[in-house]
Amino acid sequence: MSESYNFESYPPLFRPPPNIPIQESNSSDKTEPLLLDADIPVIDYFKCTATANQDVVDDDDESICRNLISEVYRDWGLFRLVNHGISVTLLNQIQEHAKKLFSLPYETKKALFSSSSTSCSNIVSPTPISYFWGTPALTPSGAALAQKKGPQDNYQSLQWMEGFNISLAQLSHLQYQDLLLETFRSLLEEYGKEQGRLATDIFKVMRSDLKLGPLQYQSYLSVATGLLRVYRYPRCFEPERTWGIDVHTDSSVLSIIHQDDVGGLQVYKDHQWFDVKPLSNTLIVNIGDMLQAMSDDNYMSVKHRVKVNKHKERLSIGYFVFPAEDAVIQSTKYNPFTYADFRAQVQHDLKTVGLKTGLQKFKFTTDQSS
Ligand SMILES: O=C(O)CCC(=O)C(=O)O
Ligand SMILES: [Fe+2]
Repeated sequence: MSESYNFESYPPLFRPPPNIPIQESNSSDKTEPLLLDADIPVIDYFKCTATANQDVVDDDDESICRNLISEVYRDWGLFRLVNHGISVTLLNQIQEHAKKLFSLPYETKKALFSSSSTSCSNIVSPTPISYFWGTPALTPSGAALAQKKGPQDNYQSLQWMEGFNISLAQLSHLQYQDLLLETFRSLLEEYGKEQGRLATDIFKVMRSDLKLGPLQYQSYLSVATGLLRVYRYPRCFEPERTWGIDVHTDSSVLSIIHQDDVGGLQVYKDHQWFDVKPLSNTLIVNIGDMLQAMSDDNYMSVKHRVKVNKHKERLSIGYFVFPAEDAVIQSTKYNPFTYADFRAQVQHDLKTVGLKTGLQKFKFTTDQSS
């Protein structure tokens, strides 16, 4: 059965030109190259963290788990998390509500979730929920960042997605009169707490591998900084000309992705791109740039991207967690810096060069001219 699509809900630049025949979603697209599915290592959350949370632990269990995570992070930069304890009902409800909200007319979404992009002071408090499209690069307030355009045409520099950016710290102060919005808000709040639990526990398992002292351990991962991004990747009529999200690494400590069954996420490993197969009820946990620096480059933030689809829309939800605002990251490979310094540098690079240089700018080098 073919789904009906509501192109009025797409940002105008994503709508198909009127003369293009619309292929239905069950037709096959022979032009899309197929990549190998990445055989991503699987970690059982419950087994791993139950040991880390007990007073009396079985040393063997704990070290097996820690070694597994650090080996996986060294080799892959990501793993698949199973047995994570988030209910399937919650995952399905979020997806269902997100679908409903994304299918509202584009103008309505813009009006409902406009971000306050201006601020009278230097302290920018993020809008609890903002709507964006065409780029995942946002200012701290949640508005799309104006980036320098590369040599490509407009079409190629557009990233084919729209999303809601959710600041978890602000979410509990918000209440909507509208039932759909209020239910979505409270589902996200619950999901955000669950993600905070997962990130905290995973970080705890890695603590000794990272050789963190008590202060660093407390400030290097701050659940108060947590963000959610709910994405819809609209159907794209010329998928070979653009990306849902172009190749990048995440700036976070950890990112946790839940994707629907459409597929499209790809990771780079050993000079090759792999598809990350959508498997229901599993989460993908990525290393971000902050964790790379904290680990003295023992773990590397993973390069990934999202492919667009000609026939189907794709939904995903990402959780991103960062160090505390004032935490100074000490590393043998980088000059000391805070996440705020890093974010400011990334925003500057995107505005001026159009590309994220990332950790390279913070690299410790005796030759300061390079
Ligand atoms: O949609 C996805 O699967 C990944 C999103 C992503 O990479 C990001 O938001 O940084
Ligand atoms: Fe990402």
